[in-house]
Amino acid sequence: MPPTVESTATPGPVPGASPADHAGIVVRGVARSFGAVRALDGVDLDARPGRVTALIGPNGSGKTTLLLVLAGLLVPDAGHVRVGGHDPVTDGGAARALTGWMPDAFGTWDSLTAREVLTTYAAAYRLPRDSAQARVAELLETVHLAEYADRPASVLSRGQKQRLGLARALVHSPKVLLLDEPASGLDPRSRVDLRVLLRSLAEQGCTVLVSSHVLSELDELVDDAVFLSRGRTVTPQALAGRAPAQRTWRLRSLSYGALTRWLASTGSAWQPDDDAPPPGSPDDAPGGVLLAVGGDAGAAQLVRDAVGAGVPVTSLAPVGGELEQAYLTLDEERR
Ligand SMILES: Nc1ncnc2c1ncn2[C@@H]1O[C@H](COP(=O)(O)OP(=O)(O)OP(=O)(O)O)[C@@H](O)[C@H]1O
Repeated sequence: MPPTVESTATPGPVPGASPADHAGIVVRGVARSFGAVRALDGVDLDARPGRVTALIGPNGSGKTTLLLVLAGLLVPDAGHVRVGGHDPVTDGGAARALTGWMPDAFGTWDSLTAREVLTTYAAAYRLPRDSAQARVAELLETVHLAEYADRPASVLSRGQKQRLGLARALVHSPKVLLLDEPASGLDPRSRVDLRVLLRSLAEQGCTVLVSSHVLSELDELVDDAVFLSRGRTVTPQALAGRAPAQRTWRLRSLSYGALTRWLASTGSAWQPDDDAPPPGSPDDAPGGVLLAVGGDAGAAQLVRDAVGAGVPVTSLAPVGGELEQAYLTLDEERR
């Protein structure tokens, strides 16, 4: 099912609303500046228990700043924040006790083993010693680091350190999970494992908020998506019910030669697809092109015209998933 989008048109309770709105994450009108830079400039967000919510935005749009505020590591200048019903500023201990936080880069103590790193965090969360050992062993299995349990963290690769960071965030079985670029550095199998794990945590009632630039993967994982642009929550055109004027589609044909000759005759702008046949290939070699099409009606017309002109069309599909297309319609650029 495609993710749904937090719309600024339905911001929910106003700032100052009851902290008991719901047991997930509630953010209303949050602002935070660093000197003259307004990193957060009025963010509204709901991430609900049992759902995986994506936090998406260009570089510098405020994702990490918002996650730091939610983790209780940064005090907002203004706004209303609740994590599991607690204010991370005034009720930080209670909020942190139920929050798991995975930063984008997880620093470890290199002289400790992976098991010792997790045991240290378990002690910090006051897990009883016996259950802590069992929990740590379980998590090392979950993130496929059992083999490295008793080796110093310094030997772990970047992806393995990421997985240790994930285990660290889960050590106290948090009800709310904040993950900043968790897939960064992970190999494809670990990314699949991560997706399965996050989905299963959500099914157990956890609130999962995850920031990532890997939109193709988020498409398959998330239930809801919140877009940030220049520190503000925005609703991208493509997901707000207003079709973007143009989006990129991939048109494939049994004969790349016939396809490109026909496009040239219509004066259309296009570019070769990744696996278009190299120059000098036989005329009937299959291949595809990328081109901008105005909405579904434009796509239907394109297929009619191409087939009518005798082009052996095999497929026409939008490029990228729904989140990627939505992201590309964001007005503001990265900063
Ligand atoms: N400690 C800081 N001091 C000064 N400016 C900061 C600080 N932290 C963040 N900023 C600025 O705030 C803005 C938002 O940064 P933030 O790291 O939250 O963005 P982001 O969306 O996480 O970006 P990226 O996708 O690159 O990780 C940026 O313009 C950044 O330069």
